[in-house]
Amino acid sequence: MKIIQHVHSEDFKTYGTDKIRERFLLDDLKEKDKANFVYSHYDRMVTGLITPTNQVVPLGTYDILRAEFFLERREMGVINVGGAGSIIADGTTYNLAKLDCLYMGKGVKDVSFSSADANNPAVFYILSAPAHATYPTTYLQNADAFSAQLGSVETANERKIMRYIHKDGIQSCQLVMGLTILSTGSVWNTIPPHTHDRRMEVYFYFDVDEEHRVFHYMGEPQETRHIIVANHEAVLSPTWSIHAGSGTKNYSFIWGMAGENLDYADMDTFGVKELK
Ligand SMILES: O=C[C@H](O)[C@@H](O)CC(=O)C(=O)O
Ligand SMILES: [Zn+2]
Repeated sequence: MKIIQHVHSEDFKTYGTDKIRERFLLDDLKEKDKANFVYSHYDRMVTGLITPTNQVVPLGTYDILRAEFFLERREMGVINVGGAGSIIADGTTYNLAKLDCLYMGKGVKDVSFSSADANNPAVFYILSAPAHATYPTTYLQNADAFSAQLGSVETANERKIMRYIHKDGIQSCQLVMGLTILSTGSVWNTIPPHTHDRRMEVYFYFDVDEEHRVFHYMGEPQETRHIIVANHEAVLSPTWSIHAGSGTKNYSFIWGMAGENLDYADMDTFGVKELK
């Protein structure tokens, strides 16, 4: 499993494109029939992607976890952004259509992932954080998730936000997870942007058309940089960084956090005029 260390906000100011991409962009997650994970030291968040085609892909364990099985001391949230698929967790099968979510609590031992149709494979996006208590494994259909409409056509940021794992949704130790879908013609996410010193965040972009890209903005509000991302790529957002983006076409993304609290609304927002 690849490991990514912390970056200090002062050091970040001297970074060029390559170094920014190396330290924050997760662009090699997608691989057929293989589980790919990246371990970041930001709240020890593990980010992964599993795209099963003809094979069932088991959740293994890794040296860095020093655990007999992946979820021995961890919890995990999974959202499917591809075709229909299934997850078997300790003998129970959960069928996930596109945008459905499964939370697995600390202690779940045997986990495997598969697709219903190899030609339209499931794409399981995974976040996992350390957990010190067990919350029940919970399946949530997209239609049953809390949703809110935000933004406007006028400001090109009309979007639907769906919250799955959070204080008032699926219960967890520290994982918070949901997704945002931009309407046709809207391209801006999370404007005005914010930071939250209490939680790190990961953005995973999906439904980005092949010939399009999203400009993801990061850095301290008065010292921003951008990373250009393609479909199924993720960006780590340290606590000192804003996270926002604009695309050459509308797109969707999964946001996920871990840290001090589970309060989605605990954000320090910055007006557009404050940004540099
Ligand atoms: O802390 C919360 C996250 O940054 C996102 O939920 C914000 C977002 O999806 C949006 O406004 O479009
Ligand atoms: Zn945020």
